[in-house]
Amino acid sequence: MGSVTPSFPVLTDPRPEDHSLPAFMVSTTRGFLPRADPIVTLPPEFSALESLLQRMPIRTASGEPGLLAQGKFGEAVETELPDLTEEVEKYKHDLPMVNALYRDYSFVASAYLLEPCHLRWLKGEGYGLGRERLPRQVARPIWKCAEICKFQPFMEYAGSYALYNYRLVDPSLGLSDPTNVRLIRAFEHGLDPSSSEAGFVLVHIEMAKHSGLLVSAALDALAACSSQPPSRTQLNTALSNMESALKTINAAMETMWARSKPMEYTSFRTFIFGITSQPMFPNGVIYEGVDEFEGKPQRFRGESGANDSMVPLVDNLLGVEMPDTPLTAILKDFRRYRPSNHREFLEWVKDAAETANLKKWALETDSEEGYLETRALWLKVLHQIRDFRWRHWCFAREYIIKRTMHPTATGGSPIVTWLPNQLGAVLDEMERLYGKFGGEEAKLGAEVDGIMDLVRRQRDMLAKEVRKFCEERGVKE
Ligand code: HEM
Repeated sequence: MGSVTPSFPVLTDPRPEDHSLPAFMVSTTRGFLPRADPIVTLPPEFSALESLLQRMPIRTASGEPGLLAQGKFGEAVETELPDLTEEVEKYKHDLPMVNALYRDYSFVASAYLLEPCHLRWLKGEGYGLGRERLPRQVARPIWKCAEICKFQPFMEYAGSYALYNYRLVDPSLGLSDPTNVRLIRAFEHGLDPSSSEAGFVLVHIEMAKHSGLLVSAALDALAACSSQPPSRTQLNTALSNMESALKTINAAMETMWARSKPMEYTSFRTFIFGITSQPMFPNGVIYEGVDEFEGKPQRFRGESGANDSMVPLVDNLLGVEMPDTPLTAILKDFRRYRPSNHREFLEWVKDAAETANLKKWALETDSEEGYLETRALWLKVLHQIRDFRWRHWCFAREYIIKRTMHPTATGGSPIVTWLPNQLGAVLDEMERLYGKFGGEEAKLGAEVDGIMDLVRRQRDMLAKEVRKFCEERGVKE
């Protein structure tokens, strides 16, 4: 064991009124959600942007077809939208407001670049090519917002599409009732809360709502290990809390099947692709008028739950070993697309767990009372991460792989092999640890033995499925 220094400033009060702080800062209450509910209404200077966004979706709030349905969005952006970069600059001290502007410009940018792909996809012709140039009235303000908020100048999962894209029908009810939550922006039918697009996004938010519990449990586990003397009782309580938080999060994830239909996903998905590792953008995209890019084409990953921080938090805390493969390099690259405070927190957790030797002390000490319970709880927490990643693989299979041969996911990872890379790593880690503890002889209880039986069966199943999909698509495993 070692000591955990320096500590990370996790907020216990998210200070929702404080606009001098970034919208996203980790807290024990709201976890990875923004400190305050997202800003919905833009300042009046941005009325042209607001007007475009309201008319943009395939089905607008009134139910009428919008500009994307008519293939007229690009033209509207080119003719109606002034360059409001200087107006953005005026709000640089109001970080949540700039975050809202970032969200809104990122919707415009993605809709503009991918509109031609959507139109071709509707005709059954595949995606073809996207637009190669982002006009200056979009490129400059999105770049400015991203610079101020420290995002990439392209749609991100937390800062834009998912976690900064909800509003409450009755603010006094908060997020407690899922029927109280609506999207602010949408591409397709998402302004209708019963649509698959809304369901897809809202389930992410419903899960992240519980992430404060995970953050607290992780901090408690680190504190247990670094206290003098270290406290195994406290560690076991923290692991048990982490397990129950993950169960709640996984239960929310399971509602995806009902709230977002597998056969409807591939249509709104067109708009959330990125501009790297995608055949629609072989040459990247030129951001017109952004001097810092010197006219060179830019490439950014698309929004993806891979930028959510809940699973990486547990991976980092428990030191889950990932294989040294190009696929794991993609996992690492995804880190760039998180709010900077999330990124720094995740790195701190990893360093703190390593410095404090958390894994070694927790799992290799067999002289302290409660060590068997620690081992069982550790495996049960991993079991929840396995459960998340297995369900997630089932999502990828049912929502994507069975419906399209497109080779890459929205974030630019290879669709058939990437998710199994991490799922396989968790299954391997569980097998390795269980074997090290002595397998069934370790007396970790019938529940753990049952979990490990499932792990072995799932590993076989996963290997067979991946092999089959790779053969069908001519992909190298
Ligand atoms: C219909 C539902 C979903 C589908 C089809 C889906 C699809 C995908 C795909 C294809 C990837 C690969 C990365 C990339 O985009 O290039 C991915 C990654 C990921 N997604 Fe999702 N996703 C879904 C729901 C969710 C939800 C609700 C969450 C909750 C936060 C989530 C969290 C993640 C995470 C953490 C990763 C990285 C996986 C890992 O580390 O092993 N996804 N998703």
